Amino acid sequence: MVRAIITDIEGTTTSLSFVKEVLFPYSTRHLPDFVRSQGHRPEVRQLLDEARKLAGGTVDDEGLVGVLLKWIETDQKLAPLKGLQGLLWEEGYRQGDFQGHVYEDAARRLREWHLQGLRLYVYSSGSEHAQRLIFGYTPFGDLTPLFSGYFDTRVGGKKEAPSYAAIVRELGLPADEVLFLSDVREELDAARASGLRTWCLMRGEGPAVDPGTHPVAHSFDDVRP
Ligand SMILES: CSCCC(=O)C(=O)COP(=O)(O)O
Ligand SMILES: [Mg+2]
Repeated sequence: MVRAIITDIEGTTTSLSFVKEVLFPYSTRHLPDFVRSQGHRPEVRQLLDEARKLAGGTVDDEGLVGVLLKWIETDQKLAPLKGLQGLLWEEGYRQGDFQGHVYEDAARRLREWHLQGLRLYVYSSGSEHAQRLIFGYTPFGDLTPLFSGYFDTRVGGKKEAPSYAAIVRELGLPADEVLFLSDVREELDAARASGLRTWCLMRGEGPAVDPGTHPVAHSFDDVRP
C-alpha cells in the first residue's frame, strides 16, 4: 500500500519548456546584476563561495559569473547554481513576471491524493527554495500546503540509489510504501534499486524516453498509487 508519493518537477509536474524557456533565460538575464547587487547577503555569498570551490577556487566574482552562465547554458545540476537560481527567481515570481507552470492534471491529482491522506513530497534538482516557489505561485493557487517536505540534491544526486534510501529513512516509511514519479529512466531505476515503487511520466514533450519496465503514465490521471 502506498502511503507517500515523491514527485520530480521538470517533465513530471511541470513542462520542460517552462524550465528551459522561462526560468533558465530569466536566470541568465538577471544573474550578473544579482551577483553584483546581492553578493553581500550572507546566503548569496555562501552559495558563491561554494560555486567558486567547484570552479577551481581562483576566479573573482566577475569570472565566476561567466562560469555560472556556462553552467546554466549546459544545464548543470549543481547545488550552488540551483541555490542562486532559486533566490533570483523569487523576484520574478513576486513581481508577477511569470507563474510556476504545473500541469492541470498534476495540480488536481495532488489535491485529491492529499485529501485521501497520502503524504506528498518533492525531489528535484531545483533547490528546495525554488521548489516552494514553483508550487507557491501557480495559476491554481498556492499548492505548497499539499506537501509534507521537499528534497533537493543536497540529499544526493537523483540518479543515485542511496539518495532515495536517505529520503525514505527521513520519511520513516518502508521503501515499498513510497512511490516516486519522474520522467527520467535513470532516476526511476535508482529509486527502484532502493525499493521504491515507480511510475514514468511520458508527457510527449522533448525526446521520447525509454521507460524500461517502469509503468508509464501520460498524465497524473494514469497514475494508480
Ligand atoms: C525547482 S524548479 C527549477 C527546475 C530546475 O532548476 C531543475 O533543474 C529541474 O530539475 P528536475 O530534477 O525537477 O527535473
Ligand atoms: Mg524531471
